[in-house]
Parts: sequence; structure tokens; C-alpha cells
Amino acid sequence: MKKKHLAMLLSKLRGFERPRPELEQYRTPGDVAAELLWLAYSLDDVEGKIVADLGAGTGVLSIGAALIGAKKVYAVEKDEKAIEVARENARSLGVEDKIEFINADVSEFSRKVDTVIMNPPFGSQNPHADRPFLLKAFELGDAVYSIHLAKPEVRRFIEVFTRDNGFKITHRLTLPFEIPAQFHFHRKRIERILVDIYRFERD
Ligand SMILES: C[S@@+](CC[C@H](N)C(=O)[O-])C[C@H]1O[C@@H](n2cnc3c(N)ncnc32)[C@H](O)[C@@H]1O
Repeated sequence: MKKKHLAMLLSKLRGFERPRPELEQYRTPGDVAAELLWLAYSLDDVEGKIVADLGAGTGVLSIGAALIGAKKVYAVEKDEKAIEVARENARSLGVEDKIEFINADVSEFSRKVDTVIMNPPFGSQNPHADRPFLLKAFELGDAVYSIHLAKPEVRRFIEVFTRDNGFKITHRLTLPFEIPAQFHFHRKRIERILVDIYRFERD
């Protein structure tokens, strides 16, 4: 499969029906998800691997990982409604057998995995909401892929937090990310922001 094709398939999946602002429920656009997954694929972190998607939402990253050859994917998400949509999305692309949906808080998840992929809350509603995700990811995986705001203060925080937890940053890609208006506090039809996709590994 080509990266463009993967992006196209992922961009057609159903999104959140009633997105919850307190959980920062916005989906990863297909092209951004495909970039993260392609990087992971090219570095041998997906094919034949056990992957965890923390805060899986409607399943974009989990389904993408399954499509490009993950052996098994754990999709961990605390919102049951989002899991229903994710399950339906996985079924629509024929990968439901490769994904185990786990309705839980990320802090409760503990299985053996090779790789963690995630687009955690950026912390714009609840400051530091990304920390439990990073902590859990560093506990679980040897390789971790994650999406964060491309802002100097966030970069500084990620650099220090990574080092303090025995990991190092091996890659960082900066990409545009579009969030369509979906919450009452959104002022524009489409909010265009910049995000960093990181790859971390144990130091
Ligand atoms: C920014 S969305 C990303 C959704 C999806 N991974 C994607 O890439 O489209 C963050 C997701 O994390 C979930 N979430 C937030 N806090 C969580 C927690 N503590 N435990 C499990 N899931 C959580 C939200 O419900 C939401 O689905």
C-alpha cells in the first residue's frame, strides 16, 4: 500500500459523533495519521509487531497500523461511544480481527507491547493532559510515536520529560493539522495548527 492510499482510506473513516471537549476529542486527519504510521513502518516498528494506540478515539491510528501489517493492536479508549464508532470503522476496512478494543483509562492499561502510537489530548482543555499518556507510553513501549503541538514551550517540556523518563527523541516531523469547528469555543470554520510527530526510544 502507498502512503497516499493509506491517507485516503483513513480520511474516509467516521469521526466522533458528539465530540467531548473535556476529552479533547478531535480526530487525527488521514494525512497526518499516514505520516506517523509511515515513519513507524519505515523504521520497522509496525510490521509483525504488537502495537498499543492510547486514546484510540474513532480508531484512525489503530486501523492504519492494522492495515500496514501490525500483528495485533490494542486500542485503548475511555469513551465507549468512540469505541463503537472505531469498531464499525475497523469492520468497514476488514481489520476488526487484528484490533482488541479496550474500554479503559490509559493509566489502567498494561500488556506487553512493542510499539506505542498515539495522538494524546494536547492539554488545551486540561493542562498537562498529555502527561499520563507519555508516562504510560514510556512504561509500555520500546518505541513510541506521539503527536504534540509544535510550540516552543511544548517542545521544551517534551525534551525534558523524555530525558527524565529514560527516553530519547530520535525523530521529529512538523506538519499542518486541521481541526474543523466542533466545539462552542471554536471561532473559525477550520482551525489550522502545526503539530510535531515524535518518535521516542528507550535511551
Ligand atoms: C485527540 S483525541 C485522538 C483520537 C484518535 N487517537 C485519533 O488519532 O483520531 C484523544 C483521545 O483520547 C481519549 N482520552 C482522553 N483521555 C483519556 C484517558 N485518560 N484514557 C483513555 N482515553 C482518553 C479521548 O476520548 C480521545 O478519543
